Amino acid sequence: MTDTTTAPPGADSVDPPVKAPIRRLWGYARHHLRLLLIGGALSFAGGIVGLVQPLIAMDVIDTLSNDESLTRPLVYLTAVVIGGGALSALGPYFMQIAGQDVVLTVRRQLIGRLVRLQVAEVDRLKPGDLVSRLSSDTNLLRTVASTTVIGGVTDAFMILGGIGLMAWLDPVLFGTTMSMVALVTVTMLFIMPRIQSATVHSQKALGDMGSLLERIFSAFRTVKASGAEDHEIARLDEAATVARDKGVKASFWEALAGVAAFMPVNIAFLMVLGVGGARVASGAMDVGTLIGFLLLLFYLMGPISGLVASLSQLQTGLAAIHRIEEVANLDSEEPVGAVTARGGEGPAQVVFEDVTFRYGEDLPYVHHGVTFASSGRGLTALVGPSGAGKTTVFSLIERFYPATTGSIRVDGVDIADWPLEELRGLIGYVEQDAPVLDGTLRENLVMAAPDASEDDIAEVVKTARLTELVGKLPDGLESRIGYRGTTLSGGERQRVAIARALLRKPRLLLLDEATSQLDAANEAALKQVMLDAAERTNVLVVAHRLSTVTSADQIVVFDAGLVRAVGTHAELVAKDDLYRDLAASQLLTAA
Ligand SMILES: Nc1ncnc2c1ncn2[C@@H]1O[C@H](COP(=O)(O)OP(=O)(O)OP(=O)(O)O)[C@@H](O)[C@H]1O
Repeated sequence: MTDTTTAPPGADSVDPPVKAPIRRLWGYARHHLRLLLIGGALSFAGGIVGLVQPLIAMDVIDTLSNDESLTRPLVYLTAVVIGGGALSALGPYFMQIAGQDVVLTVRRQLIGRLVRLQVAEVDRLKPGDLVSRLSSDTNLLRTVASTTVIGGVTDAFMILGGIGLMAWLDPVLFGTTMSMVALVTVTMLFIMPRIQSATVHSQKALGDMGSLLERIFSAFRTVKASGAEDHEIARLDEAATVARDKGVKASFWEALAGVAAFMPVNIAFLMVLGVGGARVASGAMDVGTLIGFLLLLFYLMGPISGLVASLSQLQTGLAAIHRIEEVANLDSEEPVGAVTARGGEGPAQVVFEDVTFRYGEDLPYVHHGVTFASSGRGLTALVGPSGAGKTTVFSLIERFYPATTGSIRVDGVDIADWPLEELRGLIGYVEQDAPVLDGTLRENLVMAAPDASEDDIAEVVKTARLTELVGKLPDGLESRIGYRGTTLSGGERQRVAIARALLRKPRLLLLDEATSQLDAANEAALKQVMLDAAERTNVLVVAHRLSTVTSADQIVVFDAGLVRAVGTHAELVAKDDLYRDLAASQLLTAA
């Protein structure tokens, strides 16, 4: 469900860093803990074996100087070199596998979410930004979920061990060092949230750039025909520059974190030297302890900068989780699989009763109390001026949006009470625009009816007048038809969409502007297809061209979100002014 405290994707404001992402990161990583631990253990073993190597080298030298056989130490040395190398390679490899597995887990969850988002959510989102969240943001988790956590924990243990030793060696120098450790801690508390926030902004800028690119490709021909390339390039360039600037800002904080860790340790080094020197001079401490303390401090520099780097990386991961979680918190629908018509048999009845609806709380009402019924087999045409709310009727029947008030019933049951899968399973829907997806013609036809037989496919190809198209395409049904079906004509796209809807053997067929892009011959043929379908099922068609629906069983005239008249063509010409005007303007009858 929507979390109103979370900024929607694409929104300009970004929430301040929150603690929840750490829990989420753990939630993702814990399923892959075994691999992570194996990887960590192998890396650790590699490190230990690396430490043994100098000892064996010493053994080789001793053996040489004692004039003994070199076989044993050389075998050890070879085993240590090969074993150490293998362990050092396998450790990170296993951790990277765990990292990729974490990314896969997150992507699977996100894909499920994205595809099931409610239509209303997608209306206000930018697809390019969502793509960026799925690809780029999830990728940021890879390192964080693998090497960062293990490395950070190892470094933290080493630092704690070193600090314990320092306290044991000399409490005064320990206190001196701790003042600097406190300084590092406070500085990190200040810097780390800024790294996270800067990374969120940087990732958002990447998302914005993706959105702009997606926007261009979704209307590529229009951009070219409008000569808008330069303008669009400038916008993309600006977005790329913003992404660069935001990236630089994140790098600035990361660099500052490195310095802020390094400097206090160096200062601590000098302070220990000063205070320790004075204590040695006063006899309060021996030189050996001072040297041991200094060596310890020197040794800790590595783990400290390692820990700070891990914490910085962790912030980028948390930023990614922040953006991923924003999507996970959007409203989604109940799962709907690839469904075919089920439920009852025969044509489905549809009743609208006093339905009001608006697309958003801040938007005007589109339906002001729509009432009509389409009671089973036959053809019902929805006509009326542009923007009157005809397409919205279909969106409500499909439950893309919930009606604000009133009731919509299918087969006498309120659609809110239908399992979504079953409701959509009985409907065949031909959208107004872009009804074809990238892929082959066959994939497009069977996407709503994956189990359709070859005979069924052949039948709808014939019914939707696609035989000629299939014949001329190089690979017939297996031919790719391009992004949004760009290799097809507008009429061909619509016929493919109609064939797809018919293949589902729907109990209710919704055709939106189904004949608007057809030539006269095909329009007449499809009018016949509609009438044929109406013999078997309930067909609702939104039509601008009245010629295609004059023989409809009933025509519902919409005007400004209300049904103003219902009747046959002849009845409406006789009784309804608006319909008569529409008919007259399309030369069907004298005004
Ligand atoms: N997703 C949406 N978000 C906000 N408003 C929308 C949305 N879809 C449609 N509208 C608005 O709702 C109103 C009715 O739209 P609808 O598409 O139902 O009209 P229509 O009668 O089918 O028009 P046309 O004949 O031009 O297709 C229009 O004013 C439109 O701007």
